Amino acid sequence: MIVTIDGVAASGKSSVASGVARALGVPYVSSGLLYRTATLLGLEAGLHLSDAASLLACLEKRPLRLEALAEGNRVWLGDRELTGDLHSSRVDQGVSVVAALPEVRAWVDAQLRALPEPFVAEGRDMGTNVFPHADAKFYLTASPRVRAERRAQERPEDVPAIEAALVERDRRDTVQSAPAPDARVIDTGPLTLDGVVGTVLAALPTRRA
Ligand SMILES: Nc1ncnc2c1ncn2[C@@H]1O[C@H](COP(=O)(O)OP(=O)(O)O)[C@@H](O)[C@H]1O
Ligand SMILES: Nc1ccn([C@@H]2O[C@H](COP(=O)(O)OP(=O)(O)O)[C@@H](O)[C@H]2O)c(=O)n1
Repeated sequence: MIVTIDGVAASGKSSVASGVARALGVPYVSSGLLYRTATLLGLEAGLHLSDAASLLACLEKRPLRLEALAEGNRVWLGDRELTGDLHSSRVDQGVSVVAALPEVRAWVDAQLRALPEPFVAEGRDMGTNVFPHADAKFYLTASPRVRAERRAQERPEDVPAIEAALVERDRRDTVQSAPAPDARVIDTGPLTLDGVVGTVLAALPTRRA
């Protein structure tokens, strides 16, 4: 079974995917973390973030591993854990440039498609491009202000600066961010996190505890 949870930036995808995955007793996988990993390694190597050939060469020679735990995904480069470095404002700003490169998208998609079922996958194009045959698809939204207020709990910047950056990233991500026609759209704004998780679980075709 594959459940996809897509949506705009900071709409709650990873928190909801984690809650759903824990309830189902399956892993979840964050595709955004792979785009963030490509961005971080490109920045650390001093590469131009639109230089697909150099980025790919850099990614393919490194011992990268995504640990798709239900309680939170972790990324490793050999023995070095990258997870804590993947949500900086620097990575936030560069990631949409990297995610626009078809070569990088193919690198991410190949890793996701190699995962053994069952799992929950979250990102932008899980239900449209990567897993169009998924058993259940969801698309999360919330207003830019609500999302910025949530993210302000996790970033040093203030709410207006975060909101402006989120709106700009949504704009750059428009191409790959359309909801699948068969996705259920959930506005997470008026709901608690548990409320969103419960809505997703209640909508699944077959519940697995
Ligand atoms: N109703 C809600 N639904 C989803 N997330 C929420 C909700 N209320 C607060 N949050 C919080 O919003 C923050 C952003 O969620 P996150 O899962 O990181 O989003 P995304 O993966 O879409 O960027 C998290 O701290 C999460 O706990
Ligand atoms: N399936 C995906 C997932 C992420 N991405 C890109 O990766 C970036 C980071 O994704 P994320 O899910 O970690 O970001 P947040 O929504 O958590 O802020 C997005 O802004 C997109 O540019 C994508 O293009 N396709």
